[in-house]
Amino acid sequence: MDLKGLKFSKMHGLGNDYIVIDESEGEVVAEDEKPEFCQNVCRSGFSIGSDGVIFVTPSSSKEADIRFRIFNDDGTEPEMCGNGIRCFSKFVYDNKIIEKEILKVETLAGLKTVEITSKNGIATFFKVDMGLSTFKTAEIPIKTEEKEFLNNELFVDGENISMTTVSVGNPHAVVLTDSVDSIDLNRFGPAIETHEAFPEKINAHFVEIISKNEIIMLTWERGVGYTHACGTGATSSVLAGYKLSELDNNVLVHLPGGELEIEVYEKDGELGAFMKGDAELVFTGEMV
Ligand SMILES: N[C@H](CCC[C@H](N)C(=O)O)C(=O)O
Repeated sequence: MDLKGLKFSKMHGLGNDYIVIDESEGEVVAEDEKPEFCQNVCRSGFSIGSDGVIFVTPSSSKEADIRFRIFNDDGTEPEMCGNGIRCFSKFVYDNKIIEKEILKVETLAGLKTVEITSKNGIATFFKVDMGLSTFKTAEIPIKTEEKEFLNNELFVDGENISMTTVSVGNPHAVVLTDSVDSIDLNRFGPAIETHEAFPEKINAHFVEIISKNEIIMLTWERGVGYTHACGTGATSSVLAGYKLSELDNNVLVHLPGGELEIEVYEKDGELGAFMKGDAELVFTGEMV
């Protein structure tokens, strides 16, 4: 795979970083080479280094302005990424690919609406409608007789762990804890991520409730491992807490890389959420 001359932008949302490739005017990386390409360029020490890769591509949907694709650093393509869609939206706005303050984005998790706040033509803050979630176990998916998995126990690496599973397009397991400092993330993160109960694996989050409007959380991401932040994970953790009546609908989420604000809403008997936060451009580059 000849990468010479390939242009990219390196961006992050709360330290959850992505390499952004502009394919809005045509394919840059061949479809069948994308997984291996992503594994290669995400390798820190040997290449650019990143949690994943984002591709900006045209949308065939009449409802959408543009299409968002994301790959984890293991080369898998998940349905959605909260920090990533903020980076993506900033890239699309700042580079005048779509000059709109309200962006309609096609994703594998459906159409997402992004409200962009800008200053002097540069996007600085984003309010993303993450859409409706589901707690139905068949839709997570998780192998269980339960219809929903709400603070139910799963036997994980020799211990019974209570967790709540929810999908916001991608799957999440939320474990409430008295103290995130007590969590052995490197043990229970991968043990939950790859547990046989989750046929598509799962993102794992450990959440300490400070108040009904504030939490601290740690994340172990499906297909990546530890990240400084997870936008869909923060959204899922608040939705799980709200579902369990442990949280109100407006919650400040403290992640190792920074803060996100999550606002839960109810629609058609389901729970949805807005995610609010920033995104940064660190550098642009070209492969040699
Ligand atoms: N690793 C996740 C995708 C990235 C999610 C995360 N970076 C975010 O900000 O939502 C998965 O396989 O579902």
